[in-house]
Amino acid sequence: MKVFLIGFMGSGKTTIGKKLANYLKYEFIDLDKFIEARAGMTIVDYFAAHGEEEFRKMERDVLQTTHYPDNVIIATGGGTPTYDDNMEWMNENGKVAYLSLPPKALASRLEHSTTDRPLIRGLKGEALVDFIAAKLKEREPFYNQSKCVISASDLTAERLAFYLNLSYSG
Ligand SMILES: Nc1ncnc2c1ncn2[C@@H]1O[C@H](COP(=O)(O)OP(=O)(O)OP(=O)(O)O)[C@@H](O)[C@H]1O
Ligand SMILES: O=C(O)C1=C[C@@H](O)[C@@H](O)[C@H](O)C1
Ligand SMILES: [Mg+2]
Repeated sequence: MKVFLIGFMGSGKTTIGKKLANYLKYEFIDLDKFIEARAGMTIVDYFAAHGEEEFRKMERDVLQTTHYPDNVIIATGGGTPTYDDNMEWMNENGKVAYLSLPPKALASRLEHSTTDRPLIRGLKGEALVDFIAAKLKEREPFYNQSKCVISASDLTAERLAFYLNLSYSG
């Protein structure tokens, strides 16, 4: 079983993904970390050196060619579902959960960690909220292709497992 967690930066894919993996006794993979390992540099440096289009090509390649363990939770990047056939590929290869949160809540989670996220670097306050609102509008048609849309506020691993119809099988 593969579970792909999708959603905007700050929706908590990495945070809840680790908890869900721990709860179900699954492996946990953070796609951003795999990309950094493949690139041999941080995502910030990769964006600066090669630009977003090259990043998206590599992200697609890492997503679709990684050899995943049998039972695994995969925290994707915020933009992963929006490129090429990634959303279709995830729907065909596992369960996909969209962790949904409104722009203001996302902004307050991200306010103090914008430097390691190239798309929102340097943004704060109203400018950050406005950027998130516009980007989210662009991305939601992709995110909503998930069969499982879940509010990410106060989400627990137990509830996420329940929504995904998964339980610890020993
Ligand atoms: N349930 C939660 N309640 C409050 N804050 C949270 C919650 N989940 C995550 N956060 C905080 O929000 C920030 C972003 O979380 P996280 O890195 O898990 O998001 P992400 O979806 O993986 O983002 P990215 O797409 O950039 O990798 C972190 O500072 C984290 O501590
Ligand atoms: O939302 C996005 O486009 C991104 C989110 C992060 O997870 C990283 O994948 C990268 O910073 C791009
Ligand atoms: Mg993450």
